[in-house]
Amino acid sequence: MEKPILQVALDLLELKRAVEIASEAIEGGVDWLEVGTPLIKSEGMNAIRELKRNFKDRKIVADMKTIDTGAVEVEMAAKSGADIVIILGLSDDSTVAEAIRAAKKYGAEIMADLINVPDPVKRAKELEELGVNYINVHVGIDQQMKGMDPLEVLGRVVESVSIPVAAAGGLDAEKAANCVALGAKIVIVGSNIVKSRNVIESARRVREAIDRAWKEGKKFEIRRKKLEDEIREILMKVSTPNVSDAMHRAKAMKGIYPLVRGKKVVGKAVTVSTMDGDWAKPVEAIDVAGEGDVIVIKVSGYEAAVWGELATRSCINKKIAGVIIDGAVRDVDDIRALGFPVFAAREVPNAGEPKGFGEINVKIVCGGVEVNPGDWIIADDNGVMVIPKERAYEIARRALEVKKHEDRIRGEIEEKGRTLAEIVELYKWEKVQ
Ligand SMILES: O=C([C@H](O)CO)[C@H](O)[C@H](O)COP(=O)(O)O
Repeated sequence: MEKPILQVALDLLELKRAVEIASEAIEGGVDWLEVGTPLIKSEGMNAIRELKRNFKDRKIVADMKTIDTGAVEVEMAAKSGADIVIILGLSDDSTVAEAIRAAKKYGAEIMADLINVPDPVKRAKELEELGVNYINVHVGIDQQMKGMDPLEVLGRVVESVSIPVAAAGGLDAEKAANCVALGAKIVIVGSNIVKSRNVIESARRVREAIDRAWKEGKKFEIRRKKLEDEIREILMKVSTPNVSDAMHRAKAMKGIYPLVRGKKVVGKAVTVSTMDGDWAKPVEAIDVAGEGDVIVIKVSGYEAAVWGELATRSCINKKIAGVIIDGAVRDVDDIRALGFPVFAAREVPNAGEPKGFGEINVKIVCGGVEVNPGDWIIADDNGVMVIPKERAYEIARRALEVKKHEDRIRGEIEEKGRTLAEIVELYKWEKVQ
């Protein structure tokens, strides 16, 4: 039995960087080089040519994601140097047949990608019968952000066909090893190698993990955390700018500032709506909130404080993650000394009366941003971002991708002395007028 193949998906926009990263990935133990769809869309067939020219001893896989005109697209890729062309399993059988004919004519092979296929096992069998050379069990990047995983269906596909099966979609070293345990012969890794600051090391980690799984006949094991813990863990790793970018540059709360600098807050919102100076509901919210929650308060004015030192001390006792107030706060020196993260719009010495107007856990608009009970709050020195609870996992994952992308660029700036414009080819991507 042969060792599993490690294929790196060069999902970049810049060809020069792709060549550089490919060579680092090879040093880390990668076998095959995939010219990713974004790279093909950005640079055309030239990307395939360049990679073939630079890495003659490697199989070049062109992720064309062909869904129509199978012959033309496979011919283009194969003539440019692709050894394997990826087409979509969703394509009509006639497109698959045409792709296979063209591949045979130009000495290439076909890998069929099962992304979005409603019945992957059934389609994998059909594709094998049609004559494709490889099946790729693939969960796309947008699908990964919703929590989908190729491991869910991989084992059943492997059992249903006799051609080699590849696996792709958000794989890291641990998941890659699980893919091998489930019978994948090719493991495709993109982001976790390509966006890494140390490509050689990341590729090596995956290489070692899959080789170990193959040698030791590793059993498949899954360790999935509770969704809420996973969201919190991811959000603790990212910043509010990462989250804003992940939400298409969504706006932060306006006019709300940290009393204590250098603190990060992550948690689910317990919302409060109250009148200017009426601190009853804000303080009662401390009893409603659980460990790790964030109290978010909308006040109708900014003249009298609804929050102060004693409320802050109660929050610390209950292990509440932080407090955000679109209103006034007092005892700021004590709060600073306690080091508890309070974000507020204004600082005043005077408090109001606990009259008990307002409500807890209702929809509010805080700092100009809508907050519903249970929405996720992330706050740091840059500001306060609100993530709607329905999209919390997805946004957290996307923010992590933003961070990984930036880490890689940061590395190129620091270690290779490049400028940001140079790295991302900024001029090329300016909007054409
Ligand atoms: O095919 C891919 C995706 O559709 C973008 O073109 C990726 O190459 C594939 O998903 C592997 O990348 P990661 O999911 O980042 O490991």
